[in-house]
Amino acid sequence: MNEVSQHPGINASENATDLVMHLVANLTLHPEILRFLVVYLVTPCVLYHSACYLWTMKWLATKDSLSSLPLPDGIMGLPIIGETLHFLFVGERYERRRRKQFGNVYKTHLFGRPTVVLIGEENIRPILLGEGNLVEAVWPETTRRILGTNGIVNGDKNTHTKIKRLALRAFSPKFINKYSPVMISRIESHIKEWQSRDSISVFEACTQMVSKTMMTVLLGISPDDPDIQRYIQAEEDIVNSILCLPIALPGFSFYKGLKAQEFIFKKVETKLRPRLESSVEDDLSDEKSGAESVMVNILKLARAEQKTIITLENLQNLSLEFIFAGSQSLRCSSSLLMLHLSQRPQIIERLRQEIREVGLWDTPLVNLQHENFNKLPYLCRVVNETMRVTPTIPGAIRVALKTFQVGKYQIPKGWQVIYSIRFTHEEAAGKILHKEDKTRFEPEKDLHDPENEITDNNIDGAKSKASSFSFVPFGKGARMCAGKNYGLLFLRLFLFQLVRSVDINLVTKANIATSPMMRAHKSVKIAVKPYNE
Ligand code: HEM
Repeated sequence: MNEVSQHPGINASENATDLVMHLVANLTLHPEILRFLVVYLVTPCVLYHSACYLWTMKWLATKDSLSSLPLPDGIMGLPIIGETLHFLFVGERYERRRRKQFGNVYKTHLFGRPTVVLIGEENIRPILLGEGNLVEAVWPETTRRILGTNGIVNGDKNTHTKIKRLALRAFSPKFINKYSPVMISRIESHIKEWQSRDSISVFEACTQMVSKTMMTVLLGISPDDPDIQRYIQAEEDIVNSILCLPIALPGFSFYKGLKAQEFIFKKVETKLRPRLESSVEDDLSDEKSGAESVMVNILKLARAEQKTIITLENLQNLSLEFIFAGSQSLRCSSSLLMLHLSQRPQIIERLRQEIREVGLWDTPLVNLQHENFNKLPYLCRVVNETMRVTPTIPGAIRVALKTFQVGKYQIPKGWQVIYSIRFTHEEAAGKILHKEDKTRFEPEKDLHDPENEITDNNIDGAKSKASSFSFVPFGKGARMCAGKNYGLLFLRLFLFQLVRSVDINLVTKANIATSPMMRAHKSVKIAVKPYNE
């Protein structure tokens, strides 16, 4: 089919012209009524559809003429804003509709750029393996201003490689057990506190648990710090300011984000400047190496490599990225884990049975290491299943560095590419995943993928090349989640302690918010009561 004739804007403007002709030819209306109709109805209609037509033509003209392949089917939406408002406000339903209309590769216009959305293992593979060659991660200007350009997310290629490598090492299996005592004590104290209430608002409760843990593990800030709620609010403000209008005036999200950034940067500086200014010898001779915050470990790892120079700005940017990318993802995933389990007592029973069978039931949480989870495959699968059915981050954005082919289509240089995690999981499962249908949560399935284990990950994504792309809650390749090991360990420890100590029951509807991230809706409440064997 010809691309121009497919566009509804074009069809609609032809229809509008037909309508005018028809009215003029067949109706004898009072001239005043006719004038009214032409001025207030027909003219705006024709102008609107002409604008949509020109907008579509503008983007069709950016097709790479050196490639014989067509652009994907799709709708470019309204002039200037494209389909951004649909994407932000209609969210998942909008994406589902477009997928039904146009399939697993379709074009649209989002966040100021012509965009191709990709779904399915085969279509997303070239994107995840093509970082720096076919595509690069580019974030909106607001994100660059808030997170800075000297860390993993917005740094140039060299900065990304340098800082990401250090971050991956600081979360490697060798280091990760050093953070678990803090995770464990936060998890235990929160689960204990939840039992004293009739019910908890699950997302709010998980926010407190995850954020307080994160502040201590990442930055060494005590959960009893009088400013702790300010940190949590700062996290919220940063997350809300990432994709917003760049208006730096009081009351606007972007302004709040800048203030939150200032607050966190100052704290990081207070914590890390003495370390940066201490001599390398002092630092490396520190016996407590590894028992410290992630940021201090990253600084030490850089110094140990001698030729790697890391600045305060790198560390400040990285802290914010961990807060933005890590804290929010983990709050959402923890809330979804609780939500799924609160409706499935039989899964809780099976988890208990597994823990008893391997002799870990009476093991104090404090003695638990990440290696213990090798003996608990069902528990690990429940965590995986939560991320498969309800992936917290529904997709990620890239920009094409050159024109390339996906399926039978071309993706022109400069176009934005979104790979969908949510719909890739759904495609692999062959069904709608997160509806409140109890049969959809199937931890019995083995999603075993070595990359979704607590392992060393290298920055070039070499391992990814051989692995599957049908289960990608953490992404894959060079841009794979830097905190994957932290995320997995936290969720496993949380689940372990939850089923050992309490019964959980849903007391409201099981609503799931899907945009911009998937999480238990703020209205969801769960009753947490002591488990009596
Ligand atoms: C269950 C929890 C988590 C999930 C589901 C998750 C998922 C993801 C996904 C899908 C990406 C984007 C990959 C892409 O662009 O292709 C990502 C990136 C990232 N995540 Fe996570 N994440 C989680 C936890 C964490 C934690 C705890 C941290 C840090 C402590 C973290 C730090 C990061 C960073 C820094 C990036 C950017 C990586 C890059 O651009 O190279 N994440 N994560």
